[in-house]
Amino acid sequence: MKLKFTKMHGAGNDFVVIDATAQEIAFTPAQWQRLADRRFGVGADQMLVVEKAQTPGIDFRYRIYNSDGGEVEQCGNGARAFVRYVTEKGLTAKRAIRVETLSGVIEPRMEDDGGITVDMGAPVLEAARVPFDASGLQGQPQNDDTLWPLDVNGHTVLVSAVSMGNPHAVQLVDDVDAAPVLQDGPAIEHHPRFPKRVNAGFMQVVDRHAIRLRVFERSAGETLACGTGACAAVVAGIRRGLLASPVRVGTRGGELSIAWAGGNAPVLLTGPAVTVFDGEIEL
Ligand SMILES: N[C@@H](CCC[C@H](N)C(=O)O)C(=O)O
Repeated sequence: MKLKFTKMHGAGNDFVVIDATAQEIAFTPAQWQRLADRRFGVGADQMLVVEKAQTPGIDFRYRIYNSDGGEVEQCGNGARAFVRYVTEKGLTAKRAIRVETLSGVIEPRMEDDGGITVDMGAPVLEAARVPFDASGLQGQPQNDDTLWPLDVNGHTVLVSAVSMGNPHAVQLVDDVDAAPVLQDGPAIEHHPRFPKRVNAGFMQVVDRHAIRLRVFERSAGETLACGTGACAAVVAGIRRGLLASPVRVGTRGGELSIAWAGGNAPVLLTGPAVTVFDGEIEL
């Protein structure tokens, strides 16, 4: 079959976006992998599928596939690309839409200045089940019961376990450029502590309103930016008393902005969403 698609990105986290509002899309993992392949396909970190909503009061359903072909719960940068897509393709005239995802409803809106903000819902912080002694871990604040010690490649790292619908393990580093993202990222992703695997975030605090972040994404490897990873990192930093909302998040692909009032307040993610080209591929 010939498949029409749109290539998009949000701060360099790139997507193949497909309109399934008028046709059913049911690809095998191998077909998703082919689409995502940067040599034999279009190339993408994630594939995003726009579907009609299943629930009254909701505008669309949004499905997300990682580059390995597995469906996942949430994607923050993808949510902004989603809004730009449905707006540019004339699928809605609304500026604020309600979108159902595998992990619940999110509410993205197009701002007057062309930026897109997504209400990602409240974070879920997972408390460590086993008390631990962090006294040997220099410079690590201990006022957060969501910190987990993990043995990774022969050393211990402390991660905050934060769900933004999808799972994240965020650690503090002194310098993101020197952080062992490619060495420790896969080991954290597959750590037995996380049965559904996890996105591994490496956060450098610049000041109370700015961080630098790299994320080794579950099933996609290191991406140039991760929207839910940015939300999780800022939530973890605020919880640990290191950050105050709003926070600018510098990634290798661009800048995101995160606001969170704490507790059960929703996390607001703002950033760019860019259409690169429209295309067609034989699958
Ligand atoms: N890039 C995304 C997250 C995509 C899903 C993630 N790899 C997972 O498996 O949970 C974002 O911008 O949030």
